[in-house]
Amino acid sequence: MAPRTAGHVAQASGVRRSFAGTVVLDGVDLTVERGQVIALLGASGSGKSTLLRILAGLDDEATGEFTTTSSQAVVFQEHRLLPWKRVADNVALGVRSPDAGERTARALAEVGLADRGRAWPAELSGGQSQRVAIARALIREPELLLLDEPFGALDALNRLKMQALFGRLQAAHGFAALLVTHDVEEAILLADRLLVLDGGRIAESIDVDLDRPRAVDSPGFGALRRRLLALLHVPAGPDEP
Ligand SMILES: Nc1ncnc2c1ncn2[C@@H]1O[C@H](COP(=O)(O)OP(=O)(O)OP(=O)(O)O)[C@@H](O)[C@H]1O
Repeated sequence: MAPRTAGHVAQASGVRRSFAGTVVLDGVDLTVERGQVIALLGASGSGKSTLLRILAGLDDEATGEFTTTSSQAVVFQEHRLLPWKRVADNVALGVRSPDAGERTARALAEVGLADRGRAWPAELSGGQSQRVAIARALIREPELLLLDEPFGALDALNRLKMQALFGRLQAAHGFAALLVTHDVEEAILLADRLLVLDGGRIAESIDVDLDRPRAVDSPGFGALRRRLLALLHVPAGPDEP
């Protein structure tokens, strides 16, 4: 692995990955700056999860150059909590410092679950479970969060709440994030930059210059949404002006 360049928390150059002779990633170049939120979009099967797994160090067979900060945490679509551990013990897993208890309480409070530390994962809703998964990532104070469709399994209302929570946490902590998402609005609400993966490469990179906090009716939002949908070959919908 090459040494990490100052200012970058992840960098990839010429990353390639095939499965059984089928090329999925065909020379991906990517940089995530410190504190930058990048949304990674692309059609189903375009290789988004594969790229995230490579950056997370979960794929030994990719080629090319890639380096990420060791201060990173991953959040998946499924919460992946250990069912035999209470919520607080899931959050504190692997944290050895003497103030682990305080840090756990703080992380749970930050995701709105201050009073659920003694609950079992099976007692939580899907949205609450995903909040715990985020607390488990936050407690490590990562420089980089890698998120693979983190809100994809939630209902629409919960997804909106989680997007708002993510925005607040990112503003407060300043972590960088690579967010894999199918949700065009989520991408524009949260990201500094949008990357579209197509044909095994980053086919498009768009900087989102809208002021924060953003809303779907912010000026410029609709135009960016239409541009992104066109890049993803998705019709903008009958309600579009
Ligand atoms: N472990 C694996 N073995 C074989 N093929 C795989 C494996 N992992 C991914 N693939 C293939 O690589 C391609 C990209 O998969 P990947 O999950 O990265 O896509 P994606 O863009 O995240 O898709 P989605 O949006 O549907 O989650 C797919 O064709 C998939 O079948």
